[in-house]
Amino acid sequence: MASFATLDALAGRFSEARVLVRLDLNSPIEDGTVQDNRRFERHARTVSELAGAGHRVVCLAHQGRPGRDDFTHLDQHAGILSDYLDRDVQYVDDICGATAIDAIADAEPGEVLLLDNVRMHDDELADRDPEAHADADLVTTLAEAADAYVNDAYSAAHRGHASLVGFPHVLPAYAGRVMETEYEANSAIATREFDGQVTMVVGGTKATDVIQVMDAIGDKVDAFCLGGIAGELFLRAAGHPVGHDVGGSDRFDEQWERNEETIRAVLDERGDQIHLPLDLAYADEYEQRAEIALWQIDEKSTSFLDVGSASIDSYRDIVADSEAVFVKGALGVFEDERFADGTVGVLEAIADTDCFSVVGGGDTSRAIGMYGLDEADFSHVSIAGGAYIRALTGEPLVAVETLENCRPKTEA
Ligand SMILES: Nc1ncnc2c1ncn2[C@@H]1O[C@H](COP(=O)(O)OP(=O)(O)O)[C@@H](O)[C@H]1O
Ligand SMILES: O=C(OP(=O)(O)O)[C@H](O)COP(=O)(O)O
Repeated sequence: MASFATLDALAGRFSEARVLVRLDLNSPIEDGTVQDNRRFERHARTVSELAGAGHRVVCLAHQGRPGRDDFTHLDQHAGILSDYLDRDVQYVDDICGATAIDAIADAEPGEVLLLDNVRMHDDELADRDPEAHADADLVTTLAEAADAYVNDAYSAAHRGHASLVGFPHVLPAYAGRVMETEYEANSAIATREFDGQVTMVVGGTKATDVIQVMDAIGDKVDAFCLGGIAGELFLRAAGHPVGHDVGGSDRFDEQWERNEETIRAVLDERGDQIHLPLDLAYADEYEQRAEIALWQIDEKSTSFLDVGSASIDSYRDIVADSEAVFVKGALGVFEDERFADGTVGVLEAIADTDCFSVVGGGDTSRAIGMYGLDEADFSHVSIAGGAYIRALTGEPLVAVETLENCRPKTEA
């Protein structure tokens, strides 16, 4: 259990307050258009609860990083957020200047404002510790204009940026509903004791990340079911002629070089816990899905894009016997229907059981909506990437620690 104060405590202390709420609306941008995603819908619940209670809600968020194409203003974000609320979101083209401060002062009960991309202010990304961030202009100016601070940005909580760690030192600070639920579910592998089998489904393209997780939490997990790039790299370590770059791909060799030692050590130490694909799928000469058993592969000349049917059956059985399942990364290129069987098959198996389940990773969790699965059949579908990985390994998140350390005195 986290020891931060939540919106329940805020509700008992404030009415019609000016509440600064840090959201994580960081989203993919395609051709200049912000793509709607789970983050808007989830954060809308926190905003709606606060606005519905009559507070004046001032949202702070970031988009992209300076110097990158996705570093933009938040006017489109305000539009998408208001689609999920039963009220307008007023976009304020300022962060903590006179325009922002006046808008905050003028806000009526129940009104929702979204300030501009907080990373456009130099204080946000300055390399300072939380106490020094609390003294910076960005934080002191906005804190002066507000009564309370809510951090709902769990998916950015591994960042020690001003808007994430400065305010709890100068305002009564609370965790929003997204922060609360993400923290609870994603930390479960590190904090909960499960009676039965704990399984982790590992795949995707970011093999380096997931291999580090496997190395760190091997003691807590009974079975790892592998697919995606990590699956092939483990097969390569086990002596199979897969997991090499072919036909212009650049996903394997570099990650192999970086992780070979860890992969071999994990296989050596935890071979019994690790389930590798028994077969793999690829596009044949007619562009149809075809499968090949591992023992039939004698050279790597094909790009494999999914695990095969025998692997899926075996992973489904493992999931069915599990008390808890954590998913990080897709087992195949599920965006292409021909290669969705592995990812969808395992997700269906999880949905069919009543095990505790967490599905993480922005890309992987998209498969749930794409293939008509019901989010309600999973204990939690995370909207976090980097923060989810850190939570799985039990690594602290600096913004969560700050909320816990700065718990408002009256709620201590
Ligand atoms: N064999 C594979 N070859 C190429 N891409 C793969 C393969 N298996 C899975 N993927 C890709 O992995 C992506 C999801 O993994 P990743 O980006 O690491 O995770 P996250 O869900 O954390 O964003 C999917 O978009 C899927 O297409
Ligand atoms: O989208 C985010 O993280 P994620 O890509 O790990 O899910 C957060 O908004 C953090 O963004 P950052 O990685 O630019 O600090």
